Order: sequence, then structure tokens, then C-alpha cells
Amino acid sequence: MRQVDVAIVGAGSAGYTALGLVKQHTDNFVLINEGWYGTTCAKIGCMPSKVLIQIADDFDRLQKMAVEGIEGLDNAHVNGAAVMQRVQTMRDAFVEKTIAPWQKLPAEQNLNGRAAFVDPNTIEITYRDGRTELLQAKQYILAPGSRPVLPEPWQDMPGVVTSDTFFEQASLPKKVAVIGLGVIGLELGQAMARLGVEVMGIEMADTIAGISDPEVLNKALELIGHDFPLYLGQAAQLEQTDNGIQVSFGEHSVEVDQVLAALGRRPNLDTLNLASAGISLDQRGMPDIDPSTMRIQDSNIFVAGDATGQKAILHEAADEGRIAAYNVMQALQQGDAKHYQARTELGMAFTHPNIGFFGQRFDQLDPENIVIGTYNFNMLGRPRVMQEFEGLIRLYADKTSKRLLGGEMIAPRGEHLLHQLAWAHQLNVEVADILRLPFYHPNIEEGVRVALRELAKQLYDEPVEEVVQA
Ligand SMILES: Cc1cc2nc3c(=O)[nH]c(=O)nc-3n(C[C@H](O)[C@H](O)[C@H](O)COP(=O)(O)OP(=O)(O)OC[C@H]3O[C@@H](n4cnc5c(N)ncnc54)[C@H](O)[C@@H]3O)c2cc1C
Ligand SMILES: NC(=O)c1ccc[n+]([C@@H]2O[C@H](COP(=O)([O-])OP(=O)(O)OC[C@H]3O[C@@H](n4cnc5c(N)ncnc54)[C@H](O)[C@@H]3O)[C@@H](O)[C@H]2O)c1
Repeated sequence: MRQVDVAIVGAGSAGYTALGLVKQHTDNFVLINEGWYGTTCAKIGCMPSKVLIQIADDFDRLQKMAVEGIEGLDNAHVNGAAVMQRVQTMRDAFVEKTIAPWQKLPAEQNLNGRAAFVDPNTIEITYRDGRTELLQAKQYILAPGSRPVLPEPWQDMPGVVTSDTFFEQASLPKKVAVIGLGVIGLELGQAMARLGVEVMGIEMADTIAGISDPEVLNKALELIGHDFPLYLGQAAQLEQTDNGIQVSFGEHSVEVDQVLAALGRRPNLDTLNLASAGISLDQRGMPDIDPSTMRIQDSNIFVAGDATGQKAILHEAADEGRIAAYNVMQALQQGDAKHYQARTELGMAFTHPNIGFFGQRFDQLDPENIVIGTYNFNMLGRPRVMQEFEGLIRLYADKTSKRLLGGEMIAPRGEHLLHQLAWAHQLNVEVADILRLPFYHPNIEEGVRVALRELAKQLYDEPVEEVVQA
């Protein structure tokens, strides 16, 4: 039986990051990956979705140009097939770049098969041709990602797509029901709507994109609702018809060509048969993973990326891959696992305007202990020039420490505002210190300053001097 120092399962963003570090330490490793290479992010996730969103944003700007004196735009229209061709061409380029490191691995270390534990020390690899191989590693890094949730009756229904298949289409559909208005449903639903597809959005919960602040939610429903109708608090039923799919929810029933099911993603750890490794699992079938070490209990198994069932976003997958690899190297040298702190949490939907949060969300905070600063984009010059003057920023600060705790927003260029606020949050400085940082004029960041000033008025007895004393 083959024996190695390290076995990494999953050639995604988490596995890729771990591999880069493990390689520096030992040559005695294997990478096991089932199915295609190229990562969820590059092939069916972050990147193709951002290409589609960019095209939708560009098309939308044409309408804004008309009021700026730019003429001759009346004939502009969307060629759905060309749009999807552009998405696929760019996606293929991203995938090609992503698979280069795997292609450089010698064949005996790059195993294209499914891994699963057969006992606490051994995994079995099942190759595509049905062959199997047993392998033992001193340490394991499991990074098998996640898959879309899809109820069984919907699985073979023609016309039902998930983000796994959406980007493969030859053209844009005509009429779509987007079921699930989390990040994927909102991003793709809005982009399609802005490209002329008739879209309706149906969500079981009473919020979209995980927004917990009721004021931000109201603003988001208003703004995203301009692009397509949103039905909240409704779970949909599907029925196949001669012409498509009948979607029923609440009082409504409508026939569509296509359903985009965006109901969330499920960790792929269940494919690894962890029970055979002697790992105890909770009711959801998940092991107890320490987020500061990425280790399962006291085992030689580390988990990273979407497979943890925690923060299913790319930079977190990469960090978890790093932490798992650092600790695998520690373990190979008989060292104790090192504990790492999480970065400030940051999440965003690349809708228009961007929706997102940093730090703690509104519903995680005690209203008694916080003050709130807001900005609602009705006055600033630069957003008006850009014709993007609608949004709402809500920042939360701790009454005692006078530090930012978090914030939620729907805001033009919110992706950048969220980064700056997350950096300030992680540096753990007082609100007054953030106000003493430079703010250029005219800029959207001036809106953040308005919200910070509102916080400062509530936090300090004296007005804050916004210039640093020499
Ligand atoms: C539509 C969409 C848009 C997204 N947009 C963004 C975004 O804008 N920003 C962002 O930060 N995140 C985004 N994400 C999330 C991001 O793509 C993921 O968090 C990230 O790709 C997870 O990486 P991973 O390494 O955990 O998994 P993956 O990249 O999925 O890699 C897992 C690999 O493991 C393999 N595997 C599974 N089981 C086994 C097994 N038993 N044996 C061997 N191999 C196995 C799989 O085949 C796969 O190759 C998006 C996701 C989607 C779906
Ligand atoms: N910009 C980004 O960073 C980005 C973009 C896309 C995806 N992602 C990642 O991908 C993950 C998966 O995205 P997602 O949007 O599929 O999941 P999600 O968990 O964000 O949203 C799924 C939504 O579907 C709803 N839902 C579930 N079952 C339903 C039903 N039967 N009927 C109606 N609604 C139902 C849920 O209430 C939830 O709001 C996210 O957790 C996110 O981390 C990130």
C-alpha cells in the first residue's frame, strides 16, 4: 500500500493554497481530486458570474449615457448567445490559469479519483475507470468543496438549472424563476433581468442576501425590486408542463422556461466516509472542526474551504487551506497545532448596488450596547455625477470601547467601502481615529465619513477633532 506524508483531497481554492505550502515542506504528498479540475471559483462560481454581471452593468450604463448627451444608442440590444459566449471564453481563460499548477504535478502525485476513508488510517481512491487503490497518509487535508442543494424531485426536471450548469447555456433564457434569493440568486437574477430576461425571484425566508438590518433590507428590496419582482416568505413548488415549468408559490402560479435553483450549498464532506475514520459526526453529518486550527478533534485530519460548512467564500477557503497546511507541517515535525485568528468577516453580493456586511451583523448585536451611524446617499456629489445615488450604509459601534463592531449596507461601489471598513475594524481603532484618516473629495467614501460622524456624535462627550494634533 502506498504511504505518503500528506494527502490533500480536493483541487479547489482551499486545496490549491494548501498544496503550495505543503510542497515547500515535503515531496512525499499526493493530491486526489474527483472530476474536473479548475476550481469552483473559476469554472462555475466567482469568475463566470462576475463576467455576466459586468456585461449587465455595461448595458445598464448605456441608459445612463443617454442623459449625458451621448447619442446613437437606441439600437443597442443584447445578443444572448454572444453574451454567453463571452462568459464562457473568459471562464475558460480563468480555468486554464487555475489548472496550470496541477498540470505541473507528476502523474503519480496527481490522482484523478474519489477519496473515501475505509479505516482511521486508510483511504480508498476510486478512479474513473473503476479501479481502486488504497493509500495511507500521516496527515490528511480534506478540501472537497460543496455542491448545490437541489430537492430530489427537481433533479431530473428539464429546465431546472443550478450554478453548476447555468454558465454552460448557449444563450440567455427568456423567462426565469430564480428560487432562493441568497447571493447566487440575487447576483444572477439581477444580471439576467438587466440583460432583458423576464425574471421573478422567490425566497422562502423574509430577507435577501442574508441581510439582517431591517432598514438595509427595506432599501435593498426597493432597489433590487426595480430590476425584478421579489416574493419573500414563499417556498415554491414545481411541475413540468408541455412548454416549461409551472412554478407555484403562495397565491401565485406562473409558467417559465427555466428555473434557477439557488437554494444554498451543501458541504461535500459526506463523500469522504468520515465515520470509517472513527470521527464522530453531529446530526447534520458534520465533524467537530476547530476553526482556529482546522483540525477535526485530536485526529490527523484537517478540513478547509466550503467543506467546513462555515464561510463559503474564496478568501476564507484560501485562509483555511493555509492554516491546515501550517498545522500539517507542525504535526509532521511532532509540534502542537497552532491556533490562528480569523480575519474580520466580510461578505458581499455583487448586485447593483452592492449588498454586504463586515464584522458583526445587526442581529448579532445587543441594541442596548451599540450606537448606529447611517448614510443614505441622498446628498453626495460624486454618486449623483455617476447617477448612482441610492443606497444605505448602517455602521454599528460599541458604546464603551468606541470601536466599530460591524455594519451592513446596500451601496454603490459598496465592495470598496466594505473593504475599507473591514480593515479599520480589524485594526481595532476608535471611531475618532478612523475620522482622522484622509477622505478625498469628491468620493463615495465621504458617505462613510457622514455615518462615522453620526457615530462619533453619540460616542464622545466633546466634538471629535478630525485633524491629528502635532
Ligand atoms: C455561482 C457562485 C459564485 C460565487 N462567487 C463568489 C465570489 O464572488 N466571491 C467569493 O469569495 N466566493 C464566491 N463563491 C464561493 C467560492 O467559489 C467558494 O467558496 C470556493 O470556490 C470554495 O473552494 P473549495 O476549495 O472549498 O472548493 P472547490 O473549488 O469546489 O474544490 C473542491 C474540489 O474537491 C473535489 N472533490 C469533492 N469530493 C471529493 C472526494 N471525495 N474525493 C476527491 N475529490 C473530491 C471536487 O470535485 C472539487 O474539484 C461563489 C460560488 C458560486 C457557486
Ligand atoms: N459574492 C459572493 O461572495 C458569492 C457569490 C455567490 C455565491 N457565494 C457563496 O456561495 C454560497 C451559496 O450561495 P447561495 O446563494 O446558493 O446560498 P445562500 O445560502 O446564500 O442562499 C440560499 C437562499 O435560498 C433560500 N432557500 C432555500 N430553500 C428554498 C426554497 N425551497 N424556496 C425558496 N428559497 C429557498 C434560503 O432561504 C437562502 O436565502 C454562499 O454561501 C456564498 O458564500 C458567494
